[in-house]
Amino acid sequence: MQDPSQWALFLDIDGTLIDLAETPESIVVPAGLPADLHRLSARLGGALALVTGRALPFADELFQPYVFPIAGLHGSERRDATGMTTRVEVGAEFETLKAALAREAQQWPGVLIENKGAAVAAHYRRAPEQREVVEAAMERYLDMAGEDFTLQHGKMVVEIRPARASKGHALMAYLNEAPFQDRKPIAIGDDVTDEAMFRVVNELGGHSIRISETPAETVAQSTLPSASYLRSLIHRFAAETVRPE
Ligand SMILES: O=P(O)(O)OC[C@H]1O[C@H](O[C@H]2O[C@H](CO)[C@@H](O)[C@H](O)[C@H]2O)[C@H](O)[C@@H](O)[C@@H]1O
Ligand SMILES: [Mg+2]
Repeated sequence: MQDPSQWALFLDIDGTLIDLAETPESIVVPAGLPADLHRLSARLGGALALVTGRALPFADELFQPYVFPIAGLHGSERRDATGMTTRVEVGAEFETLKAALAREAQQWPGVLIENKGAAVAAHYRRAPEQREVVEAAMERYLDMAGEDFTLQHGKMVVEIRPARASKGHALMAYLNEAPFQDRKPIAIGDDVTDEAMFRVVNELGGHSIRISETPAETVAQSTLPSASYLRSLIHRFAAETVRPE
């Protein structure tokens, strides 16, 4: 990487840093990844953030003992580089809605409901035949949730999340703060939700990269074939020693 002090790096988690798995809980964090990210972050002067659909506490656990700036729930919650967290608050009615969804989902064999606090996901990876049922139901629950929420499609998943946020907004917020400001952004992701980051990055003259084995509909400027390929690049860049001026 030429002159790391010019760049800020924004990384998605599932499907980008970590291989996809059957269920949200069964992902495996490769042994060296947290330390590689820590070293890479140091090379970038701390200008490395994770931008994910996961809830922030879950994402944090994956990379222990290191603590990174993280935007969770597709940008609905965000911890900055000083450790301060901001989040979109949702009302008590959303708890009632999630409970009703979880009850109804018991009738959909193989479908998993992931309760993420201010967002909820319905996963049909283990039951692809349930896709239409799940999508129709999530539209119905979205109507009940109201206009503060939106539907987020992903890989074998449909989510209801706060509408007032996106990964693009989260990335912009980081770029207005130290140590990200005055740097060119690089965003790497693998999914529909990451396109919001790519658009912002493209407008700012940065670099957008989509992880995709096959050609994907994307605004990203380039692609990488797999999460494991990206991890090998991260390992290499993390290990490079900083050349003296
Ligand atoms: O923005 P990301 O960090 O990529 O998170 C997106 C969603 O990832 C998770 O679901 C996806 O990964 C699971 C584990 O590999 C997989 O089983 C599922 O089919 C995928 O959709 C996570 O569970 C969601 O909460 C995230 O929004
Ligand atoms: Mg992803």
